[in-house]
Amino acid sequence: MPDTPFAPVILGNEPGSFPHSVLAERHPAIIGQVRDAFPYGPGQHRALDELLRSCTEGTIEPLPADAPDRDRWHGWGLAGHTGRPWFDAPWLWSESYFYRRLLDAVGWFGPGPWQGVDPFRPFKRAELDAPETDEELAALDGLRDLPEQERAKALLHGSLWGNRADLGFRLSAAGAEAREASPGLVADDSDVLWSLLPPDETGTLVLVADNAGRELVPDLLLIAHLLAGGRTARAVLHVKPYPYYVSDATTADVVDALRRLRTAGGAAAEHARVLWSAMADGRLAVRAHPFSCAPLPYADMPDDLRAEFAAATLTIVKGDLNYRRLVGDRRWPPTTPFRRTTAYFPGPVAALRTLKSDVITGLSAATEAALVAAGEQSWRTSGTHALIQADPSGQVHPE
Ligand SMILES: O=P(O)(O)OC[C@H]1O[C@](O)(CO)[C@@H](O)[C@@H]1O
Repeated sequence: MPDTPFAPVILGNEPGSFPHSVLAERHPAIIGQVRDAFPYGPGQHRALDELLRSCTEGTIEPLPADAPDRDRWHGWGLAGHTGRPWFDAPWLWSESYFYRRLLDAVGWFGPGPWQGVDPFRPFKRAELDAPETDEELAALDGLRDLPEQERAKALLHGSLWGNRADLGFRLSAAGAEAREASPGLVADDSDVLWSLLPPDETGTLVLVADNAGRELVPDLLLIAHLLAGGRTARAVLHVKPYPYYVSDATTADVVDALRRLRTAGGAAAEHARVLWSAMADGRLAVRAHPFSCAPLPYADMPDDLRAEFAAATLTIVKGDLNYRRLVGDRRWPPTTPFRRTTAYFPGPVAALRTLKSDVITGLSAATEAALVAAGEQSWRTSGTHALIQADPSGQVHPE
């Protein structure tokens, strides 16, 4: 983002700040939860102890010599951060590396019997199986008789507010789920978004997913609606190649969600049928690109991913972390135009996000003033507010 070098990158080293609390409190809590959830052996317990020590009072250490992705992480800056306290690296970098190391500790990368066992799966499954999910799926039947535009809006908002269902976030934001969502959006470019999805049965939608369970389910419902109504001919769902940020969706979570929809009956099962057959004939594809777990902003994306986004009619980027990566994890003045921060993006892009970290762009001065007056700074991180932002051009914008 060469034209805006003044917005500083967010670090985790300011005691009392939100990023600091994530590194100092949430990460240790996650280690505790994972440890409790599985009958791990002594080697895994030792490795978890070591990670706990390292991430709270130690420094960033290199990956094991036989790590399959060692070169990739070097390309993502590991050598430059090795030996530094976790708190002094860019927050985005430290968080991502924490999850990478957690997977090492539990044996995800193998070889061995724990290879590929998702340490977050029990939490994700519990959410998918929760009665709230039944209620949300049953409510779908009530949308059947609505005019298309209203149904589309309801499904878009379902996908947007589904982003509140984020397990890592709830760990340190006690009562987050119970807290009232603020009905007004802090930014709403939904007209632009819909204009990029005309019902002409052409085009490719890329949806960069965020969380599994109660976020992925409404994401899939939205995709089903867009495919069935001809607002897109094809869809590509980007998920994570490995478990990440507790509840981020992997391919296994897509399968779980689709099976959940299929067995729910009613309108949910109808949507499942649309998705199932779209997967079978290639109109819906799932991708798990390594860069989806990179500790870097999308401005640094590799050429193959850039080409994929460039070819899409629209890329919808879900959630808080993807937003941070889309606009850059920086202390932007909140009125910085969204489109200025996404000027590098190779195609039309939209963000659907509930606000769960300090980064924000694209607010009007009046909106920012009202938020500050009403809620001090908690509106930024409490998940009560949401936004729909869109940049239709996919080209560099003149200032
Ligand atoms: O699931 P989401 O919406 O990406 O939110 C996860 C957010 O939680 C955090 O881990 C802490 O807020 C952020 O790093 C991240 O932006």
